Amino acid sequence: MNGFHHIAVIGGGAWGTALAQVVAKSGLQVTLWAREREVCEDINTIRENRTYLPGVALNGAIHATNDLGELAGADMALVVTPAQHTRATMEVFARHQRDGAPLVLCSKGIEQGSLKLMSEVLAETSPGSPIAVLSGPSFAADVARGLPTAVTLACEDPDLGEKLMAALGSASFRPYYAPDVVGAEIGGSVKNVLAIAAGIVEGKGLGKSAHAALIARGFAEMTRLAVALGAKAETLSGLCGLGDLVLTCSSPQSRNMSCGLALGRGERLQDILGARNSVTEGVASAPAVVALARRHGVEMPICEAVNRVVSGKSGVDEAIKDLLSRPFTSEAV
Ligand SMILES: NC(=O)c1ccc[n+]([C@@H]2O[C@H](COP(=O)([O-])OP(=O)(O)OC[C@H]3O[C@@H](n4cnc5c(N)ncnc54)[C@H](O)[C@@H]3O)[C@@H](O)[C@H]2O)c1
Ligand SMILES: O=P(O)(O)OC[C@H](O)CO
Repeated sequence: MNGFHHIAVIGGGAWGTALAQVVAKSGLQVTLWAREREVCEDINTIRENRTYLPGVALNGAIHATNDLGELAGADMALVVTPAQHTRATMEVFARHQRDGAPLVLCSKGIEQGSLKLMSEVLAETSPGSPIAVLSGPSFAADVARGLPTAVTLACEDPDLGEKLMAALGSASFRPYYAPDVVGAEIGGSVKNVLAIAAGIVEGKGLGKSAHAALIARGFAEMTRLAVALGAKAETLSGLCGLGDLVLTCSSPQSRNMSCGLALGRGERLQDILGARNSVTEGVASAPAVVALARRHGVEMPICEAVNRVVSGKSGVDEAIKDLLSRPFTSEAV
């Protein structure tokens, strides 16, 4: 027995809903907090999240609530709020959280302004709670439908990591343990920014060779930043780094890649974002990734270019021209 019976899921978007489905299928009690009343009503009555995960039949054991207080007895909480809303949500949750109950961070992003990783935000809002990170190539719709998926479960304490994997894992949802929380977080945050660039490459018709070059050079950027922050390079070679980078840069099912695709085809960012109710984390994380890289003296030219485009400081064509006119250099990370 791993001691986890009641799991809280904080965030009723596509990913929180998919993870609630995973937990419910394993026979554990799951309470899902969603911000929108209509999402809770839909999940509890028609067993579908029509707002964020339409078309997927949900397990009848998922109980959705609008009240963070209903999560009070949970043995573990999965944190699945968009990165820029995590602090505010978790400050309220902390008033109800069971002492010592671990938090599993499932969001991917860096806080603007403070430049803090989400694990640092959670350490401030829930001091003393053990923190793990679940990250990897995983589209919510695939996971919610039970398609095979593998993710990194990063946690400094290997015993806790093992218990979390036993509680959350199944034949179709396969966590792999890593001790490196920072590496897992940087992988998930930076791949979103790079996926916008990959979408631009596709939208501008720059070809598959450019696409592959972008993934390889983007991976070097991601690894450089992670190592500068104390992570192990090998973590980035895993599911939470390279694995997620390949998925997110290769499929327009990704919100970040599809945002880049539309930018590459000439659409305006505000129109692209205005037409969706889902989160495009790379847009919010780009300025934080770039600022963090500058603080640590790390070169991230692709992320810098994406940041200039999403902040309106340069057009897509100018950003591409700038990148292609950089001096030739060594390939070493
Ligand atoms: N969707 C996926 O396939 C997937 C997979 C892995 C990780 N993630 C990560 O999970 C996190 C959540 O993404 P998602 O896809 O579940 O979201 P989503 O795009 O499906 O839904 C948007 C979410 O944002 C919430 N929201 C909007 N404004 C808010 C506010 N002011 N305060 C609090 N919450 C607010 C909504 O309630 C909703 O839960 C992101 O960090 C994302 O990168 C998503
Ligand atoms: O749709 P995206 O771009 O937010 O990507 C979703 C997941 O992070 C893929 O692993």
